[in-house]
Amino acid sequence: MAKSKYEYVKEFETDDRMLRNVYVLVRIDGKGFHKFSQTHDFAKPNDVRGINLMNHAARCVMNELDDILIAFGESDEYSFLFRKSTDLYQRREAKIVSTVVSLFTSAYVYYWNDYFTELKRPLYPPVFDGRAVLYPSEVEVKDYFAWRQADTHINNLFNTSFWALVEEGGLTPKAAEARLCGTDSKDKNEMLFTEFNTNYSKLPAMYRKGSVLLREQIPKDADKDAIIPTLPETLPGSKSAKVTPAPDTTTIALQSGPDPISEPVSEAPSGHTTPVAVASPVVSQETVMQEGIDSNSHSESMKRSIDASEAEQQDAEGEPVAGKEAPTFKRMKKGVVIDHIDIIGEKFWAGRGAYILAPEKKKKLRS
Ligand SMILES: Nc1nc2c(ncn2[C@@H]2O[C@H](COP(=O)(O)OP(=O)(O)OP(=O)(O)O)[C@@H](O)[C@H]2O)c(=O)[nH]1
Ligand SMILES: [Mg+2]
Repeated sequence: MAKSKYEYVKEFETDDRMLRNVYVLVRIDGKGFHKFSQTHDFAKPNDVRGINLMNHAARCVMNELDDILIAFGESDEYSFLFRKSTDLYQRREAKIVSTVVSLFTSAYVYYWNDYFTELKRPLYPPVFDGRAVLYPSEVEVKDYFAWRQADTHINNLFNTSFWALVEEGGLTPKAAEARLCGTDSKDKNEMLFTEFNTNYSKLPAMYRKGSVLLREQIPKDADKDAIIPTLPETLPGSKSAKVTPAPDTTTIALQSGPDPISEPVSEAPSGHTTPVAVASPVVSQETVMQEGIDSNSHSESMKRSIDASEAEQQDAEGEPVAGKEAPTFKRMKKGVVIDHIDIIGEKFWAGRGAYILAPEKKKKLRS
């Protein structure tokens, strides 16, 4: 067929196919969410509705794009890691990034009212930007996710302390900022404990650790797009972190624990607040203290998917479960689960995250 005389304009398009055989990381971030969260009266420092909505939108992206191995979300951002051999859109950067951003944003608006039930739709259209970064090896991938989770920890501890000083302590925002200036994480933990009777390490993991989306087994009858249930400990007014009676200093030291994340002595907020949540019928449970930002949690679907021999020995919290009905894979399917666990350190990458960095089968690449 003869080409039209206009067709030459196509030659102006650039080839933006990304390097092969490296990890592709796409990060999206809300534009002006400082204002967006204020306009929509988000709870401070964490709004569970906003976090669940972010998680729902991210799960839509993972359900649509099979090559995403893991996603991590905090505040108004989400990171998606594509497998090294992905051939999605022939690895064209603009196509991949714009698809992720577009799907995430439309899902955010589409599911808005399921979380912000009193408001039919957002008061104005939210905007997210996106970028792709290439990482050559497992080392950078692990460090990338460690970086984002460390950021979650630092920002959430700062924001929790800041809003405690303002809302419970009656300080002006300026005075609260001055009070926190030059403090490290131990100082903030101690201040929350002694002045506000709050044990930071007992605050919902969803706020402290961000949200991790993994590909795991979920019950066969689970709706992969189900509305994410609100974790009881995240309900407004939940007193899960409040401590009674007032502790002595030895207890504080023990409960605050060493901070695994190396932070600057004087922390400055980078402007972020936080997020986290669940896949279909997933319930997070805190368990082992690990690596400073502490515990590990397991989803319900994860617990159901451990094989029978493992299940006989221990359940997700390390308790013997002899006598419990052994789960079968017949009733399970591959799905996306949302959890709030430590992804800093080898424990995650050698355990639930092992599939992410496992060597891929050689696949013929398109020429
Ligand atoms: N109150 C509240 N605010 C939130 C929550 N999640 C995110 N935010 C707000 O969103 C901001 C996200 O940080 P940034 O991405 O650095 O700020 P931004 O205004 O989006 O700026 P740009 O990304 O540069 O456009 C935080 O600083 C908070 O103000 C939440 O759960 N509650
Ligand atoms: Mg932003």
